[in-house]
Amino acid sequence: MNQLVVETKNLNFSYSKNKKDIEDLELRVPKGSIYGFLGPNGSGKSTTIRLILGLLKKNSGTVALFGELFNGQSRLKVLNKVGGLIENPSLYEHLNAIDNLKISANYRQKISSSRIFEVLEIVNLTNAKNKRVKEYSLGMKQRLGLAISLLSNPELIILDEPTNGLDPKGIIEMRTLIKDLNKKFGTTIFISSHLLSEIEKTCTHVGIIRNGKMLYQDTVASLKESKETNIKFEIEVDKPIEGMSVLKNLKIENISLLDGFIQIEVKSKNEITDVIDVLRTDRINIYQVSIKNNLEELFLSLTEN
Ligand SMILES: Nc1ncnc2c1ncn2[C@@H]1O[C@H](COP(=O)(O)OP(=O)(O)OP(=O)(O)O)[C@@H](O)[C@H]1O
Repeated sequence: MNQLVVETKNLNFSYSKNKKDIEDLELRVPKGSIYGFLGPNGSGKSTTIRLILGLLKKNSGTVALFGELFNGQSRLKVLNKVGGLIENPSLYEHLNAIDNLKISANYRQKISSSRIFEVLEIVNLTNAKNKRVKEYSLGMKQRLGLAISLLSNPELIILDEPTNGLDPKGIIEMRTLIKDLNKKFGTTIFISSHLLSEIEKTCTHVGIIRNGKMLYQDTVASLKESKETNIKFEIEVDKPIEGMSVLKNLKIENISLLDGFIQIEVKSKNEITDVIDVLRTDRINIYQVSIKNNLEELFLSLTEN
């Protein structure tokens, strides 16, 4: 999984002069992954997707798709390998699924009529293929939108909040479909979402964005591990060596000195107070305490409630 299907470097973008909407974004989507792009509302997910697809012009930085820098020359070639569902699909409501697919197939090159029936099967709409789209549920419309983007057999599919507005049954169907596409056809899938639980259930990789900046990027397995591990923090004091020997009494397992800063790992936030109390009792001055890996607050902003 070392090949990157999407890679951005130092990507910057602003809608207006006085605010950076995307800042130095380094996105890395491995081939064959289901990559969850997670962030609260307004964090910059849709903007990033538009930048990746060349629908917005970046201020600086690079975007590479399938290892090729995305520019005027490579744009069409590269976009042929990408399918997307980035807004509610525009469908002809008075027509059935087959006719909607035929119209979309006509806009593209070399799509066989058998492919229309294949994609209907993939998204589980074969039984509803003759029904008019206006009789479809939102979930069925989303799946038809996905079927349209599958017509050209894309290697990468980009889905912007694909489960938004769906009922629980629709959410499960979309989740299953995404996993199947990835497993059966090896399609790399990039999904944006504001829900951590959704990403944890569906994705192999995750990137967390807030205020246009990437805060965390790794596998979902590592993310789960990070959530459970201890809190790492560092303290700046006036007398670090004395500080270290005083703290030995607290029997903290992970403690070290780095560049004059005391590095500590504890199991709960309360232990930070204990550390401060012990140092102050011994008249050691504390200049700053900074938490290094606390994802807790970040996760809270990404949960349903
Ligand atoms: N067309 C626009 N003009 C000006 N500012 C915009 C525009 N679209 C988005 N923004 C701003 O850019 C920032 C990122 O928005 P964006 O829509 O990319 O976030 P998002 O993570 O996709 O959120 P949501 O899930 O709510 O769509 C926000 O501050 C938003 O207000």
